[in-house]
Amino acid sequence: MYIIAVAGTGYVGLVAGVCFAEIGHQVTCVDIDENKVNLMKKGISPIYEADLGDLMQKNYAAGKIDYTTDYRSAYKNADAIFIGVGTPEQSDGSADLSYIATVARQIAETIENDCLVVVKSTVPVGTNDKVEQFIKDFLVNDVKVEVASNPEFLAQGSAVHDTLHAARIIIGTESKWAEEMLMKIYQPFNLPIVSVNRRSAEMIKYAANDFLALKISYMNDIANLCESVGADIQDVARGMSFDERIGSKFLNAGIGYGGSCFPKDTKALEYLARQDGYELRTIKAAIGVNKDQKTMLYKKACRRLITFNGLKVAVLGLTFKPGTDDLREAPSLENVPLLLEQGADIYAYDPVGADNFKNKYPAGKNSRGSITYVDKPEQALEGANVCFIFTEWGEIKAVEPGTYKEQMRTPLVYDGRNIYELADMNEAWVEYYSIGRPFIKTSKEFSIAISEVAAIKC
Ligand SMILES: NC(=O)c1ccc[n+]([C@@H]2O[C@H](COP(=O)([O-])OP(=O)(O)OC[C@H]3O[C@@H](n4cnc5c(N)ncnc54)[C@H](O)[C@@H]3O)[C@@H](O)[C@H]2O)c1
Ligand SMILES: O=c1ccn([C@@H]2O[C@H](COP(=O)(O)OP(=O)(O)O[C@H]3O[C@H](CO)[C@@H](O)[C@H](O)[C@H]3O)[C@@H](O)[C@H]2O)c(=O)[nH]1
Repeated sequence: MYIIAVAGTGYVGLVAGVCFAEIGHQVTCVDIDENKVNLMKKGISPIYEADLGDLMQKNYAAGKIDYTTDYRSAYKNADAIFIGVGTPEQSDGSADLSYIATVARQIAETIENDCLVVVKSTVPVGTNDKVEQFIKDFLVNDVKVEVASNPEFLAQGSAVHDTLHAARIIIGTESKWAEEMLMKIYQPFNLPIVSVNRRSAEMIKYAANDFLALKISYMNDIANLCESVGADIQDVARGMSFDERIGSKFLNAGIGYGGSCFPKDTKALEYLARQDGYELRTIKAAIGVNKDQKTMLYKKACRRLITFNGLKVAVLGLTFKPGTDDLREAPSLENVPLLLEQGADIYAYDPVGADNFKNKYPAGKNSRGSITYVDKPEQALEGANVCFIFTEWGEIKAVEPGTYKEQMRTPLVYDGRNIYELADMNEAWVEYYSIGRPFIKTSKEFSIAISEVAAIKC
């Protein structure tokens, strides 16, 4: 059992802290946000993550985890301090390392024992060399301190499961002491451990994330070509997936990748390469494709409708993916303002993300349009002229094709997640546009009727 402190209780820090407690370590989680700390002490998770609340309550009741804003008490006698604070994107694409630097300084000024500092946050290659030097420069007491890299690979929505059943744990160290200690900390997880040097560990994180982002952008690129040549990306992806060298995961074409990681980590690696005089052409291409993909459906709808002014627009799904209330880089954030500027009256549904969205776009009049939040997809669809699907929540996938025809005034559906079979929507008399699939025209008379209603509303 080790005494562990964790700096930052976001998706990475809190989940790591709780899982360390669960496998037997003594953990104190530190955050600067007092509201968060008060919530956590009551056993309430400040983030929406499956299973997290239960594990927090269980381990807090057992005295294996505590939460505090007082970093001094948490750091001074810790065997290891894990850093999980944010490294957000700056306007030039580089990673903002100021949160890491603050924690490093706090550690240097408080530790009273030998201590291993472990950086879980995603940081540019070479950062941890500087973090170690920085801590040593500011060290107050005569203790041994070393920095290790231990990048995190959990995905939001399945963070606890991904931590307890990780495909691998990457540890990047520069000494036997650090390597052995991290091995012992992780031993109870009983998971494969890949031990490399510090810079390689930092690079593994970016290379893995950017590879996945590249895979998605590649599929989106092919999807767009499929549309113009009359192929179906769903069938193409299925055909590709049988090849074990390609695999079946992350082949879903859609409205572009979002979230707190892929967009920022692609830009950060591209920036890092540029600083070094190297042009990372593959990642640049992935970033470019993703940028265009986010508004692809909106542009398609603009060509069909001319304007959204005065139209009732149903928006199904606001978060960047299902299973989370996180809106960071969500396609909804790109498209909703465009619709509002055009004067659309939006009726938005999301099972968990609506409250966060309301903070950015309060209900009521907004720009030239308006936004209303509803509790059920059917309420958003009632009397709507157009529907956009941005997130593939189970509750949205459960809407039957026939419901669009029944509820909407003009059943025009733009699906950014390809959740329906073309034939089912066609049979239900829905004019259905998706990503990378041929558009099946419903009967001519029906199509004209929709144009007329849309034209009248415009
Ligand atoms: N979110 C993910 O799914 C994920 C997965 C893998 C890696 N990462 C990486 O992990 C890092 C953290 O991401 P996140 O999404 O968990 O961040 P987050 O923004 O959700 O949480 C960061 C937390 O750190 C706290 N904090 C800031 N300064 C602090 C300080 N001095 N002391 C203590 N706490 C402080 C903030 O109040 C906040 O609660 C980033 O580098 C990210 O790229 C994220
Ligand atoms: O086939 C796919 C798979 C995903 N996505 C999109 O890609 C984004 C990211 O999805 P996902 O990877 O499931 O979520 P994250 O929580 O952002 O997790 C990623 O980013 C984390 C932060 O670095 C890493 O730890 C994880 O391993 C990595 O999967 C989302 O917008 C998805 O809609 C697609 O468009 N098509």
